[in-house]
Amino acid sequence: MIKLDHVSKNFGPEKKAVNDISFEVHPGETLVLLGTSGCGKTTTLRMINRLLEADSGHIFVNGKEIKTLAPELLRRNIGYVLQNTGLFPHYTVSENIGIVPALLNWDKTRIRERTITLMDKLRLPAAGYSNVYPHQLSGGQQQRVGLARALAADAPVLLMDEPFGALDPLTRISVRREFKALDELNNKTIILVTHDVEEAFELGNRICLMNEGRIQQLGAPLELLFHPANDFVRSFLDPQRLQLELKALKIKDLWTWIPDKPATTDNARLLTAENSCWEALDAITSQPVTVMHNQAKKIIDGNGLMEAVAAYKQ
Ligand SMILES: Nc1ncnc2c1ncn2[C@@H]1O[C@H](COP(=O)(O)OP(=O)(O)OP(=O)(O)O)[C@@H](O)[C@H]1O
Repeated sequence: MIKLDHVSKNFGPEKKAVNDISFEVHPGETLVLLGTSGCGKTTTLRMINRLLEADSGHIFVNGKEIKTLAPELLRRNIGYVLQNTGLFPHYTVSENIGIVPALLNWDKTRIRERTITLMDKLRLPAAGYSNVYPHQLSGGQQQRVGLARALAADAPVLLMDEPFGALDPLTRISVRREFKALDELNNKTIILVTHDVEEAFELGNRICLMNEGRIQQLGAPLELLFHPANDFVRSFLDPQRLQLELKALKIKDLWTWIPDKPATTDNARLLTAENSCWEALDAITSQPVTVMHNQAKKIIDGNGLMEAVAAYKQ
């Protein structure tokens, strides 16, 4: 769906902001670009919708080299969400959301219906918020409008640059949770930029960890955690390692090592093997949980789960 082939970008003679990077993003996948400030994440993202031109290399969207497409045509297939939302202050919420469909000449009724649908899905009911201006909204609400605007024309590709970056930590967690649950995003191909490791692990199918314009490792969360490509990757994840491991490991990953405890009548809470260890520990609190996997049933308590994590890591 999106392919970068030996792409570089230089802003001055000294060092390359993006230095010979290649990756592919598969249809329906969420790829997170993660890394420290200045490592080239935003530059990479902005080259994909041609807000910046690559100095060398090739970028393909849907099989077409983007250099051969008019930028306006390219951007019709690409929604873009920015950290500071980029909402037009003198447009109402519904006008902001309807901008791209209007550019695409949708008729007024269709734009109105689409806007109302998205506002409902993003918990900004049109009756209360349609005619409100961005400055009358909280940061979290503005961010939802920014997301609705990027989704309005139903583009198959979504580029998101620190979409939750301007929010306080609590709002950030709740908006992120809503984002994950949004059915509008189900089949979209998403590239999301963040410097927040936890966010990357929560939202990414795969993570592309960058440093100084180069890719250090691109892989699934478990690969980065348990098979780091180099010392940079290892030390980048170290501060939050245990939490990340518990969130990335699913019960099914540990199934072999989870001891089988005898069932008691109290083991009522049922989880699936798709639940993470973190979710399981959260659910276990005072009593074990029951998990079904491949037609087998296990009763899991906190000690058993942590023993299985330790065994998996050996
Ligand atoms: N328009 C520009 N002119 C000159 N240098 C730039 C420009 N945009 C980015 N850079 C430089 O290119 C490098 C990569 O910047 P980029 O914004 O892509 O990093 P980033 O990983 O997104 O960082 P952040 O998380 O802080 O936004 C940095 O050294 C930055 O200073």
